[in-house]
Amino acid sequence: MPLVFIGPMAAGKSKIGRRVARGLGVPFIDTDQRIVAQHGPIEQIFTRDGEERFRQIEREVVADALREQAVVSLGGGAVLDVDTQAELAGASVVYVTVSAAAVAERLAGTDRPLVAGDGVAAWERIFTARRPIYERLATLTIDSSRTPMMRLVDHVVAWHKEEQR
Ligand SMILES: Nc1ncnc2c1ncn2[C@@H]1O[C@H](COP(=O)(O)OP(=O)(O)O)[C@@H](O)[C@H]1O
Ligand SMILES: O=C(O)C1=C[C@@H](OP(=O)(O)O)[C@@H](O)[C@H](O)C1
Ligand SMILES: [Mg+2]
Repeated sequence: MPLVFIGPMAAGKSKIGRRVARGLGVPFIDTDQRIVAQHGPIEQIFTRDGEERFRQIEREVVADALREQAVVSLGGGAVLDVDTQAELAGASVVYVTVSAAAVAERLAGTDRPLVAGDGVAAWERIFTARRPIYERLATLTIDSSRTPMMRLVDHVVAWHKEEQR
């Protein structure tokens, strides 16, 4: 069963997940990277085919990734899929949260299509709608707003090792 990172856009799922995988000595999968490798840039999928198509592709990539023995970082909206929700129930799920204040500068110049229009306002709206899902699925919650990335990484690695004993 993989160790999975969930949470809102720009919380740090991809960056923290990659370093946790290195710390644990297991493979790392970023589902957005796989989507891009197979279908091209995410903005392009959104504008050319629409969000619904993106979610279909995402679901296929996520389903494959969750069968692997790896650390898996999902895109922020992947948990909207009910099959993904079912697969994550009972898994090791790290929820990375972040404040709107801290995320503001991380969104500057972002290519994430869902926040391309009105930045932090859109980010907050989307996060508020999804927060109950993140909270329900989480087995560990970390906040990246003020804590240096490597401290979070060390914490998750130690937690996971303890959990597996
Ligand atoms: N403490 C922190 N933990 C994780 N990421 C951070 C932190 N502080 C700043 N960042 C920055 O946040 C940005 C978003 O990270 P990313 O991993 O792409 O997020 P996500 O995959 O959740 O969308 C990166 O530019 C990263 O360097
Ligand atoms: O929250 C979302 O719906 C999305 C989050 C993005 O991933 P990150 O959470 O890694 O930024 C990416 O999958 C896509 O832009 C849609
Ligand atoms: Mg990411």
